[in-house]
Amino acid sequence: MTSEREIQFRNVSVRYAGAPNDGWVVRNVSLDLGRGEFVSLIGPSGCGKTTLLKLAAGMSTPTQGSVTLGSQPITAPGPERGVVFQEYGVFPWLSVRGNIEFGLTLAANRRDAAERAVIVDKYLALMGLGDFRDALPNTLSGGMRQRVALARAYAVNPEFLLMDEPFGALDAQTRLVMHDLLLDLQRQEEKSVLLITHSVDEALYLSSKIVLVSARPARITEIIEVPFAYPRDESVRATSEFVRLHAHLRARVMAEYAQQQREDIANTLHPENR
Ligand SMILES: Nc1ncnc2c1ncn2[C@@H]1O[C@H](COP(=O)(O)OP(=O)(O)OP(=O)(O)O)[C@@H](O)[C@H]1O
Repeated sequence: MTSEREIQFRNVSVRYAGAPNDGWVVRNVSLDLGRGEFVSLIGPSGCGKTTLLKLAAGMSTPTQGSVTLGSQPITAPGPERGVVFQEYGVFPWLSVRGNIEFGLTLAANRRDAAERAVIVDKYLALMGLGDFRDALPNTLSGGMRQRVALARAYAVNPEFLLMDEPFGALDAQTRLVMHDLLLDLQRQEEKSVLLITHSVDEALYLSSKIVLVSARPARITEIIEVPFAYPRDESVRATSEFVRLHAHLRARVMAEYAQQQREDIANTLHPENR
């Protein structure tokens, strides 16, 4: 296992029986997630972003093309790829501590009790959850639950972090705080990150690269190298380059969202043309 591995999508297409567009939800996507990159995918609801993330996670395989990790096809989940979803990211029956150490009790990343305690304490501190170590998730706020989900993903020290709208259910202010927390974590333990988001601000603030995804079937319409150096803080949002890129991205994204909405309405009114 080298530390320079990339996840590579090459000419990837995915077809699901019964899905619109004759079943094609992803069309000919080629994309690299390189070491230390922070790549955001942004595109309309239902366009196929989660499908792409699941391919990288090994939860499904492409109909055409290849998804590889260090030139090996990805065919199953693996400990080097941590996944964080918007919901269901934590086990409700386990305490905060139990959730964070969960992955460390599984065969792929097993650590003994003393090692687990050190790792859990480290992430309880980093995430500001020390006072809640014995709490059950349903007694926590949404932001705290997502911090637990992030801690659980980081605890097993994956090379890659695959996140599907991890902050989508949070209020706007909590979301901003989570952005800075994630940037802090990245500064301390850099991962290669694939993030799905609907937020232009979130993509611009966090990413090194933004991939614009079209209305279904998902195709890449533009890749933007984000020009802001890390570490970043709030002040970047006030720069003229941030404002310019935000307006550009917003216009592109809105056009694709409108297109997807037109197609979804047309498919509903005329299912025979799907
Ligand atoms: N297992 C499946 N079988 C059939 N169709 C599916 C399956 N999974 C997803 N789809 C369809 O594929 C399309 C893309 O779904 P996907 O979840 O990848 O979109 P998304 O861009 O992540 O959406 P959102 O932003 O709303 O989360 C949708 O039309 C969805 O209904």
